[in-house]
Amino acid sequence: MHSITYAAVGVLLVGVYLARRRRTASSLPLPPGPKPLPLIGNLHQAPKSHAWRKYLEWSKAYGPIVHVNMLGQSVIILSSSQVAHDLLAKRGAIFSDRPRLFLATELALKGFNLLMMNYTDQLRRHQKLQTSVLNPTPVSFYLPFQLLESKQLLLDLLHPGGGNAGRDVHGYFQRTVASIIHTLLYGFRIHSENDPILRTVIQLNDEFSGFVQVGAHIVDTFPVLNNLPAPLAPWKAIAESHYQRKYALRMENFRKALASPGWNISKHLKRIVETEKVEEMPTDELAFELGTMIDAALDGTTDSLLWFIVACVTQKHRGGFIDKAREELDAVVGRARLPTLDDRVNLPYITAITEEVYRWRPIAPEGAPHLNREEAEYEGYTIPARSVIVPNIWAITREEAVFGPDTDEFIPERWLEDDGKTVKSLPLSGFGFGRRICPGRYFARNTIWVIVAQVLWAFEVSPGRDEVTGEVIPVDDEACTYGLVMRSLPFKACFEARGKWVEEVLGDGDTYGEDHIAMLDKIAEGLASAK
Ligand code: HEM
Repeated sequence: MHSITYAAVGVLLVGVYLARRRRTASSLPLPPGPKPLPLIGNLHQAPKSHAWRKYLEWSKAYGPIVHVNMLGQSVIILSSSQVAHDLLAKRGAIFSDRPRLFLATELALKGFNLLMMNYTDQLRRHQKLQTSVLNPTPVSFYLPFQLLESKQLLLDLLHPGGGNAGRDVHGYFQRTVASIIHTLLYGFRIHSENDPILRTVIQLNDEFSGFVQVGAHIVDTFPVLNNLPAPLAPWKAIAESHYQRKYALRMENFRKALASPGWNISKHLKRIVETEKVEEMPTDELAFELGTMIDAALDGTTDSLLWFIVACVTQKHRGGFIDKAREELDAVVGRARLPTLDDRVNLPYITAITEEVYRWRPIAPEGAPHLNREEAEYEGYTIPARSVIVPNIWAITREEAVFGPDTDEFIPERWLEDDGKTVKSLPLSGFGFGRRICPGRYFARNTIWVIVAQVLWAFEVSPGRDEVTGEVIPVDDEACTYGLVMRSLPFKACFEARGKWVEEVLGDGDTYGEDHIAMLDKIAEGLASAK
């Protein structure tokens, strides 16, 4: 590099450092952490990928609250449920903003920054809309769609195309979840895993998941770079293209939903905005509200289900959890009908399996970052104002003091009391914390419970086989993507009906002849009667 360039970089580093350097009123020390270097702090130690693994190491070395300095920017990593609860929930008034991640916040979401928005009146308006359709009562009316699409999933798995060596499983589960949410939110079902709307959502989600990574993008570290002209700032074009495609998809789906016959969540929320006059909400902002729900619901729910299948094909020899689940299902449900949500109280082992999925493979292992708007003191340490707060869910779900030994193993029993019937109320973290806790958690839990129970009721699940040699293709239970969301890498699995009764109960054909519009109108009736 030319000496002038070195000098320019040096000046830039000093400038950024001075602008961000810690200014606290407190005389208390910062939380412990790896030793920083002058100016750059811990930048050189920032993990490039799968950061949650490094954060777990740091928590073992320095404790449940770790401070790292990224060029003067404080990052606080929380690695126990107690600490996360104390700060993010109990002190939610201070700890509920989001950091300004340029690529995601400023460029890819522009004014419609719902997931990454600070905790403002505008966000509270959106939360009000979300809870009006995602709280336990409205969610209880959505069950017919979870059952319908779960049945379609079982039919698809029963008659897979392309022989019996197994197929990549991602598409089956993506279609299922996508169809549930697109029907409820927009009034149309998704018939195929190759549906162009579904493929676009998945592509946009994958891009966005990569944008929301603390420390991964140079423009987040040096926001000043955003002033560079477009050819020198390639992320601008990437984010602009992301935004344009997202905008077009969301507006088109919203338009379709309003034009579609029957009730749907788009119409429901539009009516609330118009009649309750909470405050003006432009149409595109409302369309982005619906799109945010679609994105969050698709990734979180599908990826949890995929990890459940990974557990089925990799862990069953260790804990024998599938056999135990079957015993419970056969005793309570029998073989003449599918399990449904009404069976939940009598099927604690199935609930323990779903809890263990959220713990074993939390789909957002680094959580979604929070930010504290004011300086705070905690356990003898100071947390500087505007620190980036990373809830290290990966470490939190591995706390042996809370979950018992062998936390890397899939052991549903850890969720049951000694009587084997009562589900323990252990601290939950997979859905986030405090005022930013996932508003879709009741809906997601119902969807996942129904599908897990029905898949276990219907199938022997085993790893896929090589089509030529017939040899089993082992599945790596740690192979995953890196981003906001941790998704299993593609893998093959075989689903064989457990017996003749499965086909008898499921019947022939498919479910696409069902009158889903009449079913949606029933939801409207249910909601009206629940008022
Ligand atoms: C198993 C499935 C799911 C998991 C594990 C999950 C997890 C999460 C997590 C960890 C957060 C961040 C919380 C925080 O900042 O502390 C979040 C936020 C969010 N989730 Fe979920 N989620 C799931 C399903 C859903 C569903 C089904 C919906 C909607 C229908 C949804 C809508 C949202 C929204 C809108 C936010 C943003 C909340 C905010 O920033 O204030 N999620 N979710």
